[in-house]
Amino acid sequence: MPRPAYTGEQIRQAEAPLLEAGEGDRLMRRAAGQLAAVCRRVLRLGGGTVYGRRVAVLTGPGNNGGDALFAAADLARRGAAVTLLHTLGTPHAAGLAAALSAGCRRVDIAQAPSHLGAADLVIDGVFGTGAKPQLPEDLVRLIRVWQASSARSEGQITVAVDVPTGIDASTGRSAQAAVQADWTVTFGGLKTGLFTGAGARASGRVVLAPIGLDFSDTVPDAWVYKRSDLRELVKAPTGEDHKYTRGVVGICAGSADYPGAAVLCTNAAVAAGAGMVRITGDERLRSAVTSHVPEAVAADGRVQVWAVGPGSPGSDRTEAAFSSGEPVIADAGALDHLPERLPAGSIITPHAGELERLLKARGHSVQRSQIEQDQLRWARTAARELDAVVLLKGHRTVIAEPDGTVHLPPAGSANLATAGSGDVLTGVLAALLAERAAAKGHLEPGVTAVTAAAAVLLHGRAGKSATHASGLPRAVEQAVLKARAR
Ligand SMILES: NC(=O)C1=CN([C@@H]2O[C@H](COP(=O)(O)OP(=O)(O)OC[C@H]3O[C@@H](n4cnc5c(N)ncnc54)[C@H](OP(=O)(O)O)[C@@H]3O)[C@@H](O)[C@H]2O)[C@@H](O)CC1
Ligand SMILES: Nc1ncnc2c1ncn2[C@@H]1O[C@H](COP(=O)(O)OP(=O)(O)O)[C@@H](O)[C@H]1O
Ligand SMILES: [K+]
Repeated sequence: MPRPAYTGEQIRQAEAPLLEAGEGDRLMRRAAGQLAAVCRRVLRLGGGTVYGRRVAVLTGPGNNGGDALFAAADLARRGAAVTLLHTLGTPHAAGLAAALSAGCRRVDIAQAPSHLGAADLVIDGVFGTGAKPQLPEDLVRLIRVWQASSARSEGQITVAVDVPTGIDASTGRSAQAAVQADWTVTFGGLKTGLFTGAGARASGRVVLAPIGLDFSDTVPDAWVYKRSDLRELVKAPTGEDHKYTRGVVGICAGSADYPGAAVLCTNAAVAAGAGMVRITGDERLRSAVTSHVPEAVAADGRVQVWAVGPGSPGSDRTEAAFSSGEPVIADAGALDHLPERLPAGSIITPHAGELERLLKARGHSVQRSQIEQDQLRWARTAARELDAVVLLKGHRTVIAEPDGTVHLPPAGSANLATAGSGDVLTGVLAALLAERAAAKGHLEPGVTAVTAAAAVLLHGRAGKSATHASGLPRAVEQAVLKARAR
């Protein structure tokens, strides 16, 4: 199931009672012990050893550096050749003493580039949750020179302590430069910023190291998904089911300029397992769709979720869907015709360019590039203002609820960067959402958002086995069957 993630501030609040109780040292030892264990594992990958390996440890002035220094001591005691590179301020005193007495060698920071280049393993302990946004210039230069260097030892691995330096733990934003880690060992709870924006690119594989923090009274800031979550998120029909209990989708898509959008969207809803898919539109459009998707129904009747807008500029049919009272998935053309209030359980699915237009129409001065750089902020802004779930599409897709909770599926296959693949996502989402609506009778934003994450996971997986949008529905069907079989 999805895992909760927290802001840096929430993590610090969860730490506070333990620090007040004098547990700070014990917490750091636990954190460092688990960090060292991951470093040892990483060094042993492919039959390697810890003994004799070159480890460079970058430290800053806070507890993040303390964690790194205690882990450095562990590695040195096991025979690694550990170099300490302190970047700024005063290093953590007890951590430094432990590292030096274990045999680590401190060298001047001016020599950092050659040590960083030659290391088998670099531990990034410069800043963690205490980071301020603007990095010192020397540090920016050092990170850039090291990470761009062609002299880096082959197979070098970087392990970030808690958060890669240069990444904001809460937002995933990076100011001028960020350490690009292969692994991030993060303490106490996952941080939202490791799974979105620059943070998702910089964190590599994230390992959660528990240190006994209590989040029972904390509402998670985000939910993080992994591919295997599909097993729990995709429901298999039971013997009791019939087509109406499995959800009826209504589709209002396609136009003379984009006739294929209606076919893609309908095909995808069918492939994702909708009980029935009704299509609307003029005679020509309907016969074009039914000739490609024979199970689509052109007759009017009850619909549990509407999918509106793919390849369609908005029409009376769009308005009828919005005023039906049933949840609506508003995509593409429908985004320019949103009503004052969307029906409960509805969701909008813009890409960054569409969200820019939508936000500008509501008085925000924001550019597409800003939205791409800070998906969380702008998806949340739109969800709050529209009081609806927002699915902001991209290489990584962000889903925001009106209360600010975000859902973060992993990146889908880049094969999806092709015209029409968004139309497929709308169809998949409509099928999954209609299934939930049929089962529950109504949709809360939380249910809509989790279902949207499931649709993104299915779509992302389908992208692996299709090169173009009309190949996606078949791949969606395969992914659904695989998830149901487990
Ligand atoms: N608390 C706990 O219980 C546990 C915490 N743990 C670990 O502690 C980490 C948090 O430690 P932390 O609070 O000391 O913050 P950290 O990230 O090391 O940096 C703070 C220092 O850096 C400085 N500084 C920051 N940004 C800067 C910038 N841009 N440019 C220049 N300076 C900058 C900042 O300066 P100041 O703001 O004071 O001016 C301050 O001196 C956490 O990520 C985890 O690894 C674990 O051991 C488990 C137990
Ligand atoms: N580089 C990429 N990596 C992963 N997914 C991508 C990438 N580019 C686009 N996508 C996904 O493909 C879909 C494209 O949707 P959209 O932009 O609406 O296209 P269209 O309108 O042509 O159907 C979205 O689901 C988006 O998340
Ligand atoms: K760090």
